Amino acid sequence: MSLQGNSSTLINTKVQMFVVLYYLICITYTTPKENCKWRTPIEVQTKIPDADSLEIQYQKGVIHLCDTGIKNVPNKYILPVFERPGEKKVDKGNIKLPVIDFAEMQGPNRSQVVKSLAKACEEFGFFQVINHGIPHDILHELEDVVRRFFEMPFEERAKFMSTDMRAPVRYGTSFNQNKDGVFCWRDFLKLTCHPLSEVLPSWPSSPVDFRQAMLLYSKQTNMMFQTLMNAVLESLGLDSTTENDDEEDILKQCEEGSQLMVANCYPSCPEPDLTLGMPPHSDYGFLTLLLQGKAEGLQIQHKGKWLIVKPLANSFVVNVGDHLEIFSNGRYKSVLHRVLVNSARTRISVASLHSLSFSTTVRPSPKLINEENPRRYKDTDFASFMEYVSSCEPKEKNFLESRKLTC
Ligand SMILES: O=C(O)CCC(=O)C(=O)O
Ligand SMILES: [Fe+2]
Repeated sequence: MSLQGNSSTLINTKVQMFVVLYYLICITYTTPKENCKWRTPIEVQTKIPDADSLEIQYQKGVIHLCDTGIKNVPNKYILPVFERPGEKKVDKGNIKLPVIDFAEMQGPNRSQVVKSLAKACEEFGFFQVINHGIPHDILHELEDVVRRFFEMPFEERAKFMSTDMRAPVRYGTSFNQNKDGVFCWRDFLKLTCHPLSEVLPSWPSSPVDFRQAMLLYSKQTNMMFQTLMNAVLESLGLDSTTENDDEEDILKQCEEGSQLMVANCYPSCPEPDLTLGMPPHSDYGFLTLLLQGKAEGLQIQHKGKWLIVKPLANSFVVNVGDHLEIFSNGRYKSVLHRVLVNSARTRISVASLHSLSFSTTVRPSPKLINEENPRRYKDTDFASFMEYVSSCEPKEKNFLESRKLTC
């Protein structure tokens, strides 16, 4: 950089001064041994970072960032004031989600449970599932192996980094790191689960028990999804016992459908009020099954307020996705949710997103359309969804909004 007095040099000098100032603040406040409460730092910065090297660092993810010994949230992660969590007092409460007893749903009280399911999907778009029957060992092993995956050195995790949104295995950071202006405080690993025999060899083989644990878990959640979908169809008044009708088809399409597992890691954050683990979004599929462990962080938007979903032991949080909103012609709504981070500990969650296959069109069920309730959504498919998320910064329910018909 030259020191001649034109305006770009002046800007460059200002940038330099800012970087030096930033660096001085970092070294003043950073004691390498006590930065990220989860792990000890592997790398301490020794030279002044310029804007490009900072950008490269952010692309490596937030676990890596914590490992460098930061004590403050860098600007890249600081949300505009009105988007920060906890700005409004009303956003500080908890929500008691409807509880669906999975075992009871398959017993003599099924019709009662199916009614509660309908109410939950209409009024909340979310519910908690208890008595799901997935063995405790499988869940415990899954949580453990996912934690060990995120604890591996950056180079191991980085093998799965890809800018291709369609890659069957993808490690990344933020929401969409290619597009996000402000980054969120999350690293993730996404695993496509279909067709299993084809994708399995590309799943991480380290830690050694990773694949097996993920495989068992994906099979269990897929079975749970099929059973829940059956009940959801019944709750919409679509009886799946009639042969060869649309509902048979949709159940079959679900069986052959897509499943995406997303393991999320939200490291403890020095200034949790300035950023989010995930921005407000809805999920694209029919249903998402979420294992959120013991650490709270998930908030859903309900009646205009952001409310915390308190973790319930041995349960799953399940939510309606955009495709179910479309299929139900708007009777069930995919609800906005976001994730808060905290300064006390790292939070890990695993979401399993289920829908039809990538090539199948999702459209409102013809049986849910009539004169009083005209068709509200255009046909949609994964290709258009992927195109949408690859080409813009996904915000709130923008994709679904783009599928709405103006009737
Ligand atoms: O981590 C959570 O609690 C929510 C994760 C989530 O919303 C997602 O993966 O889509
Ligand atoms: Fe989500």
